[in-house]
Amino acid sequence: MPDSKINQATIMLVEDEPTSIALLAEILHDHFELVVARCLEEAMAQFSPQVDIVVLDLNLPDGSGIEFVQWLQDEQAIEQPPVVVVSAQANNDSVVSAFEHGAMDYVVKPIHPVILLSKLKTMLDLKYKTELLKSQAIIDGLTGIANRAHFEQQFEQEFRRACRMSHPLGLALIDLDNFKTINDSGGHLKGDRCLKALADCLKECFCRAGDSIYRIGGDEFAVLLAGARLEQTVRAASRFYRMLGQRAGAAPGEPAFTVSIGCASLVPQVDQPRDALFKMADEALYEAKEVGGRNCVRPEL
Ligand SMILES: Nc1nc2c(ncn2[C@@H]2O[C@H](COP(=O)(O)OP(=O)(O)OP(=O)(O)O)[C@@H](O)[C@H]2O)c(=O)[nH]1
Repeated sequence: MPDSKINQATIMLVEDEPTSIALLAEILHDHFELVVARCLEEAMAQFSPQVDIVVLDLNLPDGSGIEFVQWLQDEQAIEQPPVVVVSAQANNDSVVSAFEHGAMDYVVKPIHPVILLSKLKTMLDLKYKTELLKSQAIIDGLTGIANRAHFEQQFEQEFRRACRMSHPLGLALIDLDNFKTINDSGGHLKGDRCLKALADCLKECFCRAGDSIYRIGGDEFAVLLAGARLEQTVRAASRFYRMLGQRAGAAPGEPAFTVSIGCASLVPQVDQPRDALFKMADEALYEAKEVGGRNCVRPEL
């Protein structure tokens, strides 16, 4: 991994003791972007997905650093950054507990600057390589949007988040109409162009922070809309449907096609089967295909 990427990394230092902050800042600030939090509350407030690694003291004024590791696991789930504990406590219980709770490394004070820096750089290198592999595993090669495996991961994460917050979660399932005929009459390349055009339109239409788009099957796409009630989900899907209608086939060489869309939304309950929302959207899609005569959005508002 190039040094330039590693040198642009952001390290969050969670430490309350002024001498330790000064020492660690001196070691780290020449090499990384540094964010300093002096207690658990500050760490939770300042944390963002830009943080690449957390360097964490265990004894904080408002609790144990372990609580922050647990919070990261609950809140950030899959995207949790590596945590390096830096502590004066070298007893077995502290070390074992830190690793059991998800810390990646444990450095005992007094700190050896070269060892700490080398550990952080190695960890960043591993993190970036893992991210690259992960992104290759979750992206659909043809359209460049997330694939079904990623949809399943994200669905679970959004479902749990919506449960905790008692927020609605919207889902729109989008299926190309008569795609088999398009393939059979125009060939697979034409079919592929339709899929890419559909994905490009999805990217443009669903760019709000809580929206995410996926290709979940051959000619089937899904949009997750965090926080959207049914009405908002149907409205967003209808906006996309109109946008696609204006685009598909409009430019020379652009294949013409239509889609059917099934929408659903619910406020998830902890004990609810995970596929409840998917089933509802799938039933609405079935209705759009079979009852609505394709080329429509269901349910109607
Ligand atoms: N070109 C292309 N075709 C694909 C791809 N993946 C799946 N398909 C084709 O997509 C077609 C899906 O056909 P069906 O499931 O019958 O759907 P449909 O013809 O759209 O019928 P309705 O959904 O009822 O409108 C099949 O012919 C698959 O071979 C792909 O990556 N590229």
